[in-house]
Amino acid sequence: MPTSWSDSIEKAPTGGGAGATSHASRSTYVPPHLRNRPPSADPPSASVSHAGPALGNGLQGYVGSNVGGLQSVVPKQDRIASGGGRGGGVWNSRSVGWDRGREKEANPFQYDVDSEAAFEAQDSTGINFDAYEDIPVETSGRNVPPPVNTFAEIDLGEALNLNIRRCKYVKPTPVQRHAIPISLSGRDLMACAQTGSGKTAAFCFPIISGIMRSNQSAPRPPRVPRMAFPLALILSPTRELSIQIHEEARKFAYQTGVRVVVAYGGAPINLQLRELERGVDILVATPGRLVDLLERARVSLQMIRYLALDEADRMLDMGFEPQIRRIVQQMDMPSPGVRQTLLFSATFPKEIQSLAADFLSDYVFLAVGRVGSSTDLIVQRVEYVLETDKRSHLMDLLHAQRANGVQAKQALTLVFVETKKGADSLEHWLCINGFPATSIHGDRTQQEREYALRSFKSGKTPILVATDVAARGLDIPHVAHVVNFDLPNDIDDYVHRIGRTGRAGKTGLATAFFNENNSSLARPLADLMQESNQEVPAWLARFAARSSFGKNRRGGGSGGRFGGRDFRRDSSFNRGGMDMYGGCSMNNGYNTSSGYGGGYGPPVASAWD
Ligand SMILES: Nc1ncnc2c1ncn2[C@@H]1O[C@H](COP(=O)(O)OP(=O)(O)OP(=O)(O)O)[C@@H](O)[C@H]1O
Repeated sequence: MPTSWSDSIEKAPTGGGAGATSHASRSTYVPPHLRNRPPSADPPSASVSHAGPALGNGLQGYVGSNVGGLQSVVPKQDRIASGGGRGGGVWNSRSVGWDRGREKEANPFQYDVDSEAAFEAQDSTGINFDAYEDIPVETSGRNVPPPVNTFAEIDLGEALNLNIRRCKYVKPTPVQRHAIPISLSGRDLMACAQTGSGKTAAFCFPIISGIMRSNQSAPRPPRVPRMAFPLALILSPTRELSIQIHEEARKFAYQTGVRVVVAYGGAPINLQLRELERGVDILVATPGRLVDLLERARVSLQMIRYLALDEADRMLDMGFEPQIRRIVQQMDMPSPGVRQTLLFSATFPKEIQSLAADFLSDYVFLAVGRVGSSTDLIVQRVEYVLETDKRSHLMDLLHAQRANGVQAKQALTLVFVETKKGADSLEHWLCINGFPATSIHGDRTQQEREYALRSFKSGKTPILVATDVAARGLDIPHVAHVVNFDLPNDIDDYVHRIGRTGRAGKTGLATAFFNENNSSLARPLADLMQESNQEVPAWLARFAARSSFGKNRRGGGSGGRFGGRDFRRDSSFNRGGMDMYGGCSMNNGYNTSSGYGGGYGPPVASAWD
């Protein structure tokens, strides 16, 4: 198993700082398309230490260290002679990106087997992507490239195809079927698809494939010592999500010659600087840490060809927008049209779409399912629970769940609360009542956060109490139940929270505790449940009718989410009419009314009208 975060810090060489040993032996840079040689072509290195496990490709000698929870690989020999990369390197085709003579790439697939085994007995559903087959898809924009049905139809490159097979991805999910050809054609993209439907691969595959294909005619990075020049930047709102995207991207990029590095706050910057100095093609980062690296002149964005924003609506809302504008518009990043920009989320309120247009050029809008809807793989329940009764109600749920669990095991349960203090206190209360719980929120140190997540994932503490820091993007297999102990104020936050279960074609359960304090959410919640084919309790429908009297559903906390789809098709925006964008196409006949819009007072427009 990987060593711990603190272990890696302890073991890390001190004093030298980033790159202190790297100059003398920094290797030369080689374009990624030349890096992906068959293993047999790589001469074995005399200096390799064969400490690590034997890998499928015959490569050995890796030392896995867990930097901030990620299984970052620090090749043993690299501590003696640093493998270089793009940072200050010289263009030369003799070497490779993962300079195979010196620096070996660890097998990112090796830990999957262990973690899966622990849950095998509990997992009865398996991956069932057929569940997504009937999902309606809308695309709009000029000349939208057609979707594909299989990975074989897309020329992603042999090494990447092999990794897709290693990931056991048999066929692309709907968002992948559409988004990958669009991205491969070079178009900018704003993509909205349900939680757990495979958006990470949808933006990673084209980026990795594009970098693999790049040839020597591509512009060379300037020679600036100790400065990294990534070709792709993937930004995400939370540290844990960046770590996860990095882990995923490393699997997809294994043995492609494309090097992926992560940088996020709360973890020692020196270790991240050292990784960057070894060379970086794809940088996965949180905005704050990236700004720090840019200010220290350790990263330049001038070579960026791909910019991806995961959870793009969150990245462009009030909290992050200034930082994103700074990174994208005020540093040295190529402008829209020169770089390719990919925006992904499960929710895309109209006003955020409008903001996002500043970052895009002639983009395709893709919606898989209704914008901001949740998948009907998640069974949603809402229960009326007074504030004072919430704890005992939760206890009842957990007892029942334990009784029904396999071998009396507690199923993984994620409990969302509103405040950090509330998270600490509920965790404590659960523990003293015999329920192994941990918590994750912004007041915990990064080490504590990562430890909590690992402990939850492994089933050691099968209850995780969380604030919204865990609401978006986290792909934790086997989460059976999400409890909204405190409901959020915004329906989009609810969509992301419940999306931590019912992922990758599996089913899940989401229970919400509702009371008078949540009245403003009644209508959007009832609407969302109805459109996801969930049973709406009569009392909630009454709340919804009361709270929305005189308003249409767009007035809810979602900030216009239900106005969804491509905001360019809104008459107020689209002065030139539909032709400006070349029209739109809709699949699966989803423009039928399907009962949506009835039931809670004044008729409302479907997102697809
Ligand atoms: N084609 C595929 N076949 C099988 N599994 C897949 C495929 N694509 C993705 N997955 C798996 O589905 C799960 C969910 O994917 P991912 O985390 O990318 O979802 P997402 O759409 O980004 O969700 P969220 O909106 O919550 O961020 C992951 O475990 C991923 O490995």
